[in-house]
Amino acid sequence: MTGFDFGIDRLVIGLFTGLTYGLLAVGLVLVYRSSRFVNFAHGSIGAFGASVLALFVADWGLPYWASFVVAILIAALLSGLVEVVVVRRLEGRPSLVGMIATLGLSQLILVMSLVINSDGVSGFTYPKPTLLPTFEIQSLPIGTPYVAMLVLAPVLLAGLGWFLRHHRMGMAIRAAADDPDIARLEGIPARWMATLAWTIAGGIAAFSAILVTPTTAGAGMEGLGPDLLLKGLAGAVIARMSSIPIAIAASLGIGVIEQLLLSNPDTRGLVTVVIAVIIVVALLRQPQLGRAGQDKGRWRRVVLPPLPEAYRGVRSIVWLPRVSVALGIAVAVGLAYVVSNDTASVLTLVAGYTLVGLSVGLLTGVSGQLSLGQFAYAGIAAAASVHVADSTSNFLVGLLCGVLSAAVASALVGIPAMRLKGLALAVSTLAFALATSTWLLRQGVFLGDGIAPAKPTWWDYPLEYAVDYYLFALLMLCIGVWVTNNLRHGGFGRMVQALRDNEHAARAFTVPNRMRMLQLYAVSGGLAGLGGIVIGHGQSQLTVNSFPAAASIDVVAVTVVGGLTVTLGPLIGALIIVGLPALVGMSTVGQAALAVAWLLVVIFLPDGIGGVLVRGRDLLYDGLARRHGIDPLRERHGVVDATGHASSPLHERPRLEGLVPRAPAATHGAASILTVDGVSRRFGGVVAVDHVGFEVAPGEILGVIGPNGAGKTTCFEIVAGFTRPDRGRIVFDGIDVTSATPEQRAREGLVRSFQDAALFPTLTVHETLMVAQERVEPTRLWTSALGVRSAERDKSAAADEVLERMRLTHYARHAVGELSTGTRRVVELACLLTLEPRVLLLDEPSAGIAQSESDALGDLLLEIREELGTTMVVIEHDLPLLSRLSDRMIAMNLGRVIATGTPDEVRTDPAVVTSYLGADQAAIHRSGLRLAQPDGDRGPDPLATRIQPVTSR
Ligand SMILES: Nc1ncnc2c1ncn2[C@@H]1O[C@H](COP(=O)(O)OP(=O)(O)OP(=O)(O)O)[C@@H](O)[C@H]1O
Repeated sequence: MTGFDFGIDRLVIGLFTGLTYGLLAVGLVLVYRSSRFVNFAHGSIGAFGASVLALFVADWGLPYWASFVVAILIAALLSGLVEVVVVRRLEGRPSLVGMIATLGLSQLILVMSLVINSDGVSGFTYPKPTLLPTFEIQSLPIGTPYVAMLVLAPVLLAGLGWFLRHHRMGMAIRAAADDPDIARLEGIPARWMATLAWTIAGGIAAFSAILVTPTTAGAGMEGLGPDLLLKGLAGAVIARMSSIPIAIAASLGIGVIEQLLLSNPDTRGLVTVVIAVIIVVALLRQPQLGRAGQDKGRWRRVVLPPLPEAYRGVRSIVWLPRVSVALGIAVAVGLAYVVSNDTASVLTLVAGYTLVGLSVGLLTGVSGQLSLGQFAYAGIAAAASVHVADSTSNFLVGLLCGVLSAAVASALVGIPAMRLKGLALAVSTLAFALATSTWLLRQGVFLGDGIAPAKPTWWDYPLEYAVDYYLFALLMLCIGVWVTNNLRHGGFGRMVQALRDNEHAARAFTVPNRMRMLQLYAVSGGLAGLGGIVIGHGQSQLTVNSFPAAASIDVVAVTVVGGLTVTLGPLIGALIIVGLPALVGMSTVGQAALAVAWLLVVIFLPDGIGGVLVRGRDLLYDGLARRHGIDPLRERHGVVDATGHASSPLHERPRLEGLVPRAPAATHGAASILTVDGVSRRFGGVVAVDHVGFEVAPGEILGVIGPNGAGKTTCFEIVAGFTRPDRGRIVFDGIDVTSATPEQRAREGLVRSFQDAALFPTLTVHETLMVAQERVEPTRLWTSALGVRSAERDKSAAADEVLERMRLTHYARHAVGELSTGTRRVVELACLLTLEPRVLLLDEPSAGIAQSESDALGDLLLEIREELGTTMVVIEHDLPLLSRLSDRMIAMNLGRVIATGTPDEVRTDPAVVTSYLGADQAAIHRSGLRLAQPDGDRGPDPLATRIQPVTSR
């Protein structure tokens, strides 16, 4: 191969670096499997171990190998301690919070390392392993650190592999990582196994750092920089965050590929790009990884619920926020006239970070997805803006092009991650951030070796001085905050939050998930781009160093510390994390204090500092309201008196007439409005649905029964479009909809409910009803961004009306997650009616509700058919209820339709009875049940009660 110079010396270096990446990958995998997040403190823990060794050997003169073992043990203990003291406290919170905590920890541990290794022993002065031979390969000296790594690392990894596979404790670690609940049932202390996994990972990190530090010429102790992190993650992702041997093999390959690329001057800069491509390809080949990384932690509400209506009558509550905003802006503008240019530069940087942080707040706060690459978009926007402003001599055109280019880049990067979510977006955006800063921005069309940005002008007055430019930054910040606030509190934010809470339910409500995600990526990219433009044009020389990949990680911390749930959170975070150290100059102690404060905020203040301020504001408003005779508890939570509405809304006879237009009968003249034609679906070896076919006539109610696992829900999933059939067709009102998405089907009027009726736990009932109106009036991004309120007002009024008619008004301000199952089911029904369905697919509508409610539910469903003409297919285990509802019934077992006919015919069908009881005739006999006799003597109806599936033993 021309240009590549690859000899045995490069191979040795490749294997050495590959082994270090492999050790890193193993540490990341161990922690990820136990705690489900990427540990950013992994590198710092290694650096800490390396500092301890430097202290023992260089300062105290202790023997190398004894110190080696003890230093590794100390780092391992520190890592275990981190799990016990920090990680455990975050249980049940989104895994993102764990990552952020380890970012703070990383800073703290690094500061501790610097204190221990106060002489700064590193690079070639760092102690090397003793008692080992050295030699040369093709004039490359192979020192003792290389020998130790190449000899000891395989031994360590083989030992670890044996331990995890064959030792009781190792097996317990794996069992606890796979499923902590099952492990606990088997008597394994799952929590302590996680601690053990962290401890081992910490030891591995120290082992690697101690042997790598003497080979890195002059490099200081550093934590897990994004570059090294990415290389470790590449191996870990290829190994699906689970297989240790694959992680090592992949890392060795990456080490060798890296050396190969470095050996050719033409490809030297492409290392990160190649690794980024490897990562994205690896991710796309394993969508289950993305899903595994999806956050199961408890989400918090994205925006605090709007102020109660009654508060709007209190003048001080109406004026206070307006006055505060005006005062805040006045002070910020006033600063320009009193601060020095240096301070103004820092404030500009704070504004830039805040804008990038707003994009994180939108992406991570509202949609729950972590991006570690927002500064890449900032860099792209700054470069585009500077070039376009230069060539057109128009700053505004440059600015708009910059924002647009960042929006496009962000949407493009989001596309592959869209299917995967969870860890996938974090990893691919980190890869993109590094590829951008090490290669893309270095290209001549972007920043090359550096460009001089033009300054904006204000009526011909160029904003050259930092104090003047700061005013421009402030203006951009105000625009960014305004738009973000509109998006978060308007229809767009509500929809994205619904997608985050429950994507399937949102899609069943016609929310097009992909299009909305794409819009979200674009908007957040655009905001980050605006931040980049503010930072970029503020500098005299713009280089790639202006947008380091590490800043993308810092800005996440900025946003979390400030508060993900508060629009202005990033401003608070940026003032503390970016502004404060730059303005007052931080000593080591100061940095440590800041890192500790950061950790404390992440652990103890789930809504960040902004959340505390908002709670303070709410207390103040409540106090003001009380002085006007308003009861805050009642207004905020809709608490009613004992005689009020404690009973189920089902008992209060909802009013349906004229609620929505009556569903037309089949518009294509067909006798059936829904045809399921020979549909089959298998999952691995299980045939869930096997050649199922049935028809539903307009206005009919078709009941579906069958024991657990019969394939009823899978059949519904196929009809509603959530699962693709392997074979067969779905025809809705004469049109083949087999390849239509769930949201397209719902838009046509084929609407489903879910067995758990989970809806959107963090939205209020009123907001949920507004999401359901997406079918009739889809939210537009632009009107939402510009805060146009007319559509929102209409939706709100319509939601109020539906709530009133369904007797749900008293729950309007309750979060859906707080409701009883029965009430949640009524809310779900209210939403489904809002969608104006023609065919309703109801999956166990009576599950989890009391018997008395179940009767009322039956009345309601019949009334819906009566008043609105809705066709229904109902899966139900409550046979009396279903018999009352259904015109016809089908029974399923083992994926097949085994009986069809009137309710009476089906529930006395011998095959149906046997399917519920198992095929054991003796069991049927023993149970005293009798099947329908030819002479009509039915005996006690075997299925006349709520069916509890019986397993034959
Ligand atoms: N996504 C999936 N992956 C693997 N197997 C699945 C999947 N979905 C369903 N199955 C299997 O298909 C079979 C049918 O399940 P399904 O949920 O459709 O039954 P059901 O009749 O709705 O049962 P239930 O009354 O308990 O809801 C079961 O054996 C189930 O384990």
